Amino acid sequence: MPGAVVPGAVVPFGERLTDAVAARGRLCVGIDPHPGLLESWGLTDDATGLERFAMTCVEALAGEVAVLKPQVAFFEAHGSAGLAVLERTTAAAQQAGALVLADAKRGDIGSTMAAYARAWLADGAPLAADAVTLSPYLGVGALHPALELATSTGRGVFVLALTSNPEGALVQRAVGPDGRAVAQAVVDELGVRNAGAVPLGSAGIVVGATVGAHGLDLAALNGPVLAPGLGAQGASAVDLARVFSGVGHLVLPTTSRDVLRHGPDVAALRAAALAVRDEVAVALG
Ligand SMILES: O=c1ccn([C@@H]2O[C@H](COP(=O)(O)O)[C@@H](O)[C@H]2O)c(=O)[nH]1
Repeated sequence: MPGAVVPGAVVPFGERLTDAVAARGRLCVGIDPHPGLLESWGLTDDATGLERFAMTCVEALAGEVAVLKPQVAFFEAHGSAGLAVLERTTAAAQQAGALVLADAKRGDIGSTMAAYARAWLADGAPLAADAVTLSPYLGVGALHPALELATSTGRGVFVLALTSNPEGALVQRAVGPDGRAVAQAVVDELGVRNAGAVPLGSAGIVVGATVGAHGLDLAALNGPVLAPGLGAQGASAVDLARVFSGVGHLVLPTTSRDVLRHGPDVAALRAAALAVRDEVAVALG
C-alpha cells in the first residue's frame, strides 16, 4: 500500500512524494464535488451523490496519478455524512496507491492549531491524509504543531504562499519591514525547515500556476510546490514552465474541474488526467 503510513517505519512525505512522482508522473488531481459537477454527472447533491462522485474519481485515477486532492469544503458542506465519505475516499485512494492531500487550508493558534494538526496528520485520526494544506496568515510560527506532527508521522504540509486567485496578491505580495514579500517570508521559513532533507523536505508551499511574474526565490525551499490553476482557472502547461522556470523538479501541478468535467465515464476521466500529466511532463521537462 504505497500511499499508507506504516507505524514504526516512518518514511517522510517528501520521500514518498518523490517516489510517487517518479513512478506515476508529476500530477495531482483534485476531487472537487461541486454541485454543478454532481448535476452534470447525473448525481444527487447529497451524501449519496458525493460518494458516487468521489469513488468514481478513485476508480479512475487512484491507480494512475501520484496524488489525489479532495477539496474538504465540498465534503464538509454535507455535514457528518460528507466527512464520512471523505474518510472512505481517503482510505480507498491510499489503498489503490495514491497519496492523498486533504485540501483543508487550516490555520489557527496554539491548542486549536494542535487540534487541527491531530485531525489531519495524526496516526489513527479518522480524517488523516498523507498531507494537508495550511494557511499561514496567523503566522507561519503558529503552524508549528502541524509541522512537528507531520514530521513525526511521516506526513506533509503545503502552506499557502502565493495563491492562484487574484485577490490573494494584496496580502501575499505585500512587502514586510525587512523588504521581503509576505509570500517570500513563508517560503524562507519553510526552506529552513526543509534544509538538508534528502531527496526533498516534507514542508511544501502553494504557488498558483496563474501568478505570472512573481519574483519569489524558491532556490532554497527544498520542498514541494503545489501549483493549482491549470485548466479552469486559465493557466496552461506552458505557463507552468514559465512560472516555475529553474525549479520544475519541485512542482506538483494540480487540476480539478478541467479533468472532472470528463466524468462520470471512468475511462474518459482517466484519459483526461493522463493527457494533462503528459502535457505537464513535456512542458516541465
Ligand atoms: O491557490 C490555490 C489553492 C488551492 N486551490 C484549490 O485547488 C482547486 C482548483 O480547482 P480547479 O477546478 O482546477 O480550478 C480547488 O479545490 C481550489 O480550492 C486553488 O485553486 N488555488
